[in-house]
Amino acid sequence: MNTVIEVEHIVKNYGSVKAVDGISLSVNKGEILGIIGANGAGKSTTLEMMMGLRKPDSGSVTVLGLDMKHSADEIKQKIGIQLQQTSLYDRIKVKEALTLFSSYYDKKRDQKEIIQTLGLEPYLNKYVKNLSGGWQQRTSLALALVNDPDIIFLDEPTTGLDPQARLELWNCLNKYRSEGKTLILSTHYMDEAQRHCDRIAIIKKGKLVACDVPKNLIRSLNDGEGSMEDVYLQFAVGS
Ligand SMILES: Nc1ncnc2c1ncn2[C@@H]1O[C@H](COP(=O)(O)OP(=O)(O)OP(=O)(O)O)[C@@H](O)[C@H]1O
Repeated sequence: MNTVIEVEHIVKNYGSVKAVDGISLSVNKGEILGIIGANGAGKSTTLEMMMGLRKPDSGSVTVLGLDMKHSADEIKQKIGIQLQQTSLYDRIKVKEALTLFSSYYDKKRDQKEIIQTLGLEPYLNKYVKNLSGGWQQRTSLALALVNDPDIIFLDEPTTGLDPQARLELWNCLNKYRSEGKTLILSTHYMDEAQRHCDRIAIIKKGKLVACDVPKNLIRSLNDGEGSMEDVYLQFAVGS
């Protein structure tokens, strides 16, 4: 199995807050890796260090064989990033945002294809800030795809979406996964983690407490059966 990301003992402190406390983890090509954990557990900070948006205080991140410390610019050309709600592109229209983001990259995916796959045609001339949450999320997914990335990072991509919008977004994510792309995402929805993620990493107070396929996580519960919610309650909650 091809490893596309290798994270070794990364640490990030914000003053006296230990946001990430020595996480090591590897990500395989073509998998969907879900990251779960309580509010403030360190999911976003971990993702941000994997994307090269934050520098670890110590430890290393290797993406597609490149060391983040020395090759961040090269890595950024090969990854796609969908952040939690951002106001960065609120004041521009969907089409303008696509053109702007695309201009940042050497490699470009066919914009018409992205627009068609995500059903964005009717919204191209609308301001991003005026779209519903579901369409804003699709727009930000489209922006994460403009450079046809090998790896797509998504920070809580389905938060706040209604069940149908969540399902539709997952259909899109699964389509890109079936192209061989690797997806790494954080989520608070245990049902979708169980259903769609190949492996799930559980972070508690800045540490990785488990990382495995959902079936094995469920098997490892005290009574050997249950759901991802039970896994969450056993691994991610408490002191
Ligand atoms: N820029 C920052 N400055 C100071 N503290 C921060 C900063 N970003 C995050 N933190 C703190 O670091 C810890 C981890 O935060 P992080 O956002 O990584 O958690 P999370 O698991 O993504 O949480 P959530 O599920 O609420 O998004 C928290 O205690 C948070 O308050």
